[in-house]
Amino acid sequence: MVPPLALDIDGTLTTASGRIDARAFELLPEWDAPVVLATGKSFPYPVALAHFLGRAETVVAENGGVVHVDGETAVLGDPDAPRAVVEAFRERGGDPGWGARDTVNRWRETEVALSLDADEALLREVAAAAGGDVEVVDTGYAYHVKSTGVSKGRGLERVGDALGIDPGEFVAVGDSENDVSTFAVAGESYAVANADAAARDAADVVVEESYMDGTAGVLAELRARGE
Ligand SMILES: O=C(O)COP(=O)(O)O
Ligand SMILES: [Mg+2]
Repeated sequence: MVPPLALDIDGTLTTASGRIDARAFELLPEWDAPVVLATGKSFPYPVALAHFLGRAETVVAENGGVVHVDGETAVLGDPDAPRAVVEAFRERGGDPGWGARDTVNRWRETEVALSLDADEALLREVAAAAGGDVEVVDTGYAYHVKSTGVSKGRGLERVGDALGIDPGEFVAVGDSENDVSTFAVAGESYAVANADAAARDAADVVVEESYMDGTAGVLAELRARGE
């Protein structure tokens, strides 16, 4: 028996250069328990990854703003305040940093992501002025302006409810501050070696290897334990 998994994507299933590591396509299709892809990416990305892994589309997208499980989609985040923050950021001269053809946000339903090249200080100032309903999360891949009320961890609880799995049965692997809430909800949590300080502090274990090397090591250990 292997445990159900809650897996971050960027920094966790990827290589250092941001590609999905080929081992994801070896290890995850055969994983004999639910696998939740819990990501800051917009909704279509984890759906597509689950699809091409041949797995059920069980995803927590947009940092918990959208949850899809058992064929049902729940849109939990409210995009209005994040969009207003980014509008105000633009009015103050800020540039989200993706250029004219922004596919990062094109299908994003509940939040707005900005490039790490964007002016972080200005973004945080504008977001703080908008009040407590909006927060800025730095995943190491983008700044996300999101509703404070949603998180990957709350999304995982919702998935657990739908699948009849106690969230404490999940094993989580991640690399950044947007995984802290997942780590709090999962029964066991691992940060890969490239993880940021928030994820390292929140994880039960910080593994020695980075990116998918670290994740593959965790999965091998879980499989060996289950045999
Ligand atoms: O989209 C991002 O900024 C990060 O995505 P992740 O949560 O899968 O690491
Ligand atoms: Mg990540």
